[in-house]
Amino acid sequence: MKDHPPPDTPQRCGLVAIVGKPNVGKSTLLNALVGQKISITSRKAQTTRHRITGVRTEGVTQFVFVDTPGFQTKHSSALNRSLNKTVTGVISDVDVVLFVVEAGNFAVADAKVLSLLKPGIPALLVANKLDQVNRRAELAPWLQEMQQRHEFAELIPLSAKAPKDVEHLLKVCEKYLPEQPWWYGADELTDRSEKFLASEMVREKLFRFTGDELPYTSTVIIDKFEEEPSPKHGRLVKIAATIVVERDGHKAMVIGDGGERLKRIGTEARMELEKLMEAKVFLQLWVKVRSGWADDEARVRSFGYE
Ligand SMILES: Nc1nc2c(ncn2[C@@H]2O[C@H](COP(=O)(O)OP(=O)(O)OP(=O)(O)O)[C@@H](O)[C@H]2O)c(=O)[nH]1
Repeated sequence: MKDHPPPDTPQRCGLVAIVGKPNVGKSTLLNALVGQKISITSRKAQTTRHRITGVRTEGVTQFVFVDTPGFQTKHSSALNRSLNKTVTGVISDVDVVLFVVEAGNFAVADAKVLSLLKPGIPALLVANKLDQVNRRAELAPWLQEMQQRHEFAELIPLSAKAPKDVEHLLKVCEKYLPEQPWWYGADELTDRSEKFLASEMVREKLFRFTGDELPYTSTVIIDKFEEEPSPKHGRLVKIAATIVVERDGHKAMVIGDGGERLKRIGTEARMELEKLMEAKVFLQLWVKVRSGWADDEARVRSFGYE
């Protein structure tokens, strides 16, 4: 265990919400802040549907990060209503909000998320993807404009992919967390189960290997998650999961020619899970068609969305 605080220094602990429209880099930032891959990143919008917490303990301070789904404005199915409820719930109950945008950009979708911020909770503007900004000089007036839109406690242009920037952000966040005892052990990274991480990992590979054609309503359900002691491997975890898609055509897309694509999804997910869980993993995948599930409130709930 590292970073034990000196015995007479009071501990700090608090909740940090990360909000922003889809694809601005929230998951990338969370992973960098926590220092390990917890949430799932992907080029496809809307991959993060669950409220995920990541925990980072540094010195006397424990940061508990809450990731939120990309704020959906286009559709209003039961799934999207559930997503939006999660976002609103998350940000009214935290110590500090990181409002993430792409540096130099501010669109209607950003404004909608911004309008959800509650007065009284400090919000830091995180202007991400700074590495993609060619004209740095134009950033200062843009930052001023942003300050007019909302009274941000701090303006922080950065790249979630630059470790130094992320450490700086962590330092800034620290001030906003109250003095109180930690909620988690010093080495804990997330309160999400390995079962949950397994479904997220399969989902990440699913979207990575199907490209943009597969609707984001496709999901992954873990049917079996069993751990066995194994003399040979130490730890052995057997996982069976079902990928649920909306149409027969999507099923064919996921399976691929001669089952090639499904095999690849399974292999890549298994390899990452083995690293993450430090175990030997057997992963079995099935694909099922359930049309219209995103419109069915009861089903959305039964799949584990809040
Ligand atoms: N160049 C650059 N790309 C970044 C940076 N941060 C994130 N990205 C990329 O932006 C894309 C979206 O990142 P995510 O972290 O998945 O975004 P998100 O906001 O969590 O997306 P949703 O889950 O859809 O809400 C990915 O391709 C990332 O690699 C950055 O600082 N610089």
